[in-house]
Amino acid sequence: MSLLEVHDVTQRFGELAAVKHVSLNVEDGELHAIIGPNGAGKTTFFNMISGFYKPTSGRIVFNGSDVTDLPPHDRVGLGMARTFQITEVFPELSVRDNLRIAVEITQDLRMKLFATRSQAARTDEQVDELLETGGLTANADRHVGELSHGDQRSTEIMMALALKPKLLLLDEPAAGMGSQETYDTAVLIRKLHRTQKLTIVLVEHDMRVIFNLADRITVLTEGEVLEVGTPAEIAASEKVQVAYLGEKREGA
Ligand SMILES: Nc1ncnc2c1ncn2[C@@H]1O[C@H](COP(=O)(O)OP(=O)(O)OP(=O)(O)O)[C@@H](O)[C@H]1O
Repeated sequence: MSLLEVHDVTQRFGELAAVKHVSLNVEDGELHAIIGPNGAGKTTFFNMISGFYKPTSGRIVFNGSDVTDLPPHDRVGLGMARTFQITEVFPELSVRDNLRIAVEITQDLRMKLFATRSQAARTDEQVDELLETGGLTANADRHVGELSHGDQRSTEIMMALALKPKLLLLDEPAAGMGSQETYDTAVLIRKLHRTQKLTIVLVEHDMRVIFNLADRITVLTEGEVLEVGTPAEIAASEKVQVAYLGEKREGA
């Protein structure tokens, strides 16, 4: 059984079919990237996986449960966490406080007036671990809004990780970043994938990130699957070169 099974999903917006009969399997521990030219349907497809859009037809099965009709927060409860193209953090709070909020949500402590001393200690420990893993310890007490774009994205990724997901969905993690920040973000994603054996699905425009990180890649064009394969298979695919990389080269 794959961790994520997408069966023949279609998403219509009125007359337009943004995603047409797309299927995808993501295995436990896999890092699967979704690429494609502008307007290919990547974001729409991603929104169906995370529950922001309900497919017009087709089914989505996560960890053995049919989640097609579940809203995003119920999918989070089953172990799916996502980040957004535009970083979603509380910019006026410190990195530590952002992470604390995420950890407390997971521990279901936000609604309780008092945490016991051992609960508070466990929260502190988890926050420290997340800071360490995300390379954020030195900036722990700074407001997130003051940090570099890359560190803000790391904070957001670590907030998603605080939810202890089985599947992490990353929507263009390198969007709007310079080369060094893109590299740092890719290193963090690789670390989470390799050391924590996290299953990751990511949509990304930056080909360096994709080809360095992905175990397998799905290429979408005009709402349909053009090709699925390893980075080497995708790089060698003539269809992909014409539809996507060819377009990139011309535009470069
Ligand atoms: N909410 C919506 N209502 C109507 N049309 C939409 C909606 N969202 C997306 N579309 C259309 O669906 C198609 C696919 O869009 P989508 O954003 O999924 O592509 P994408 O591959 O993510 O593109 P990009 O790389 O530019 O972000 C486009 O033609 C887009 O205009």
